Amino acid sequence: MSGGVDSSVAALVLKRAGLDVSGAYMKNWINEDNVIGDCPWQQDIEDARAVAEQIGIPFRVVNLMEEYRGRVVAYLLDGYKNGITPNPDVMCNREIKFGVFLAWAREHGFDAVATGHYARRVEHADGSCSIIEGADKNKDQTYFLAMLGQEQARAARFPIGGLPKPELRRIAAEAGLATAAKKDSQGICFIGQVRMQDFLRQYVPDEPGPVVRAGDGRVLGAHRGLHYYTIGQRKGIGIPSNTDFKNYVVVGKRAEDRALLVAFDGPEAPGLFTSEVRVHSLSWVEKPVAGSRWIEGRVRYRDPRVALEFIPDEENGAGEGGGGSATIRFREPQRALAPGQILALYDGERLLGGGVYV
Ligand SMILES: Nc1ncnc2c1ncn2[C@@H]1O[C@H](COP(=O)(O)OP(=O)(O)OP(=O)(O)O)[C@@H](O)[C@H]1O
Repeated sequence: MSGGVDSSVAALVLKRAGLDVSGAYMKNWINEDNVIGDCPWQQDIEDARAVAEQIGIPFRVVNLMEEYRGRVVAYLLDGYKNGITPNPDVMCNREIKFGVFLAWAREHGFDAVATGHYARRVEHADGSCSIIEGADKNKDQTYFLAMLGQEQARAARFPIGGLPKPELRRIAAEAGLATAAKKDSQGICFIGQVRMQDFLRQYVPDEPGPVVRAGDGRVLGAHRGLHYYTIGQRKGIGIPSNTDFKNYVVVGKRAEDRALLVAFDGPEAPGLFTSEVRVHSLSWVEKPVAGSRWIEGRVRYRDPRVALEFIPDEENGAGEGGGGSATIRFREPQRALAPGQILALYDGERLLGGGVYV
């Protein structure tokens, strides 16, 4: 229970189904380093506790700060230091919620871990499980579950995945839950409302370099560090456009001279659109896709699924245990695929797994 309305209703649904359920808040991060911004974790704990009391279930706070720092924050900072764009939300689900927290839950006698994710889980006759998109297409969060394995899917429960959000709010209000009218959370789970740039400033030293126009190599200005930028970004480049209706967009990073490559935004911008991309660290909820096949993918959270040809590498295949790599060919070119971000793979509504852009 995060102290939000989704996990509040998730707990309520389970309780009403007659299950033996306990609420837990994972303390992953407190604003201990005085990063600018407000991290309302104390309020969240109070809200989660209040809801647990209303529903009539035990509640506890589980301290996972050390594990979170080691598995998510370190991954995040290393990624940015190495010029890629990590995805801490995806990693938090794999490493923390359905990783160390699931292990903790099992040690304490629990069979499963339920969250307020908008996703559905289907159990097959052979005991295997599929993760299906949430019924509310506007809220679907399966993208963030793309790096879970089959074992994790088996242990997961998503009690609200079949509910449209307005219906969920109505249930919360009718039950008089303390979180019924609480705003939906935004941004990285642990940083709360803090802007990523402010966070990075505290931990990654500035490393200035030139801003270079990709087409003709002209130096347009300077930047404070490549880690503040991601391909596709338009805000914060700091180079005014001298041409009406055209804006600069980041199209790449050049490690040798720490150049930030920019171009006018549009289909012709060099490097902005790609028809083919490589992915590594493949991970499978379902049986790995063996051999080339047309499937679908979601290239980023909230994008629609798109058709793609999945071509696993011969030498390490798509890997039963995960970790393989593949070439992806899109039917239509895709905009701004940032190294380090996640490609979620689907067969229709069914989440197959995911990989990391090279
Ligand atoms: N600190 C936490 N402690 C316990 N569970 C958490 C915590 N943060 C997130 N979760 C779980 O993961 C789910 C998805 O997290 P996310 O941060 O996306 O929240 P959300 O979709 O806004 O849901 P909510 O309304 O419950 O906050 C939550 O519904 C909750 O079950």
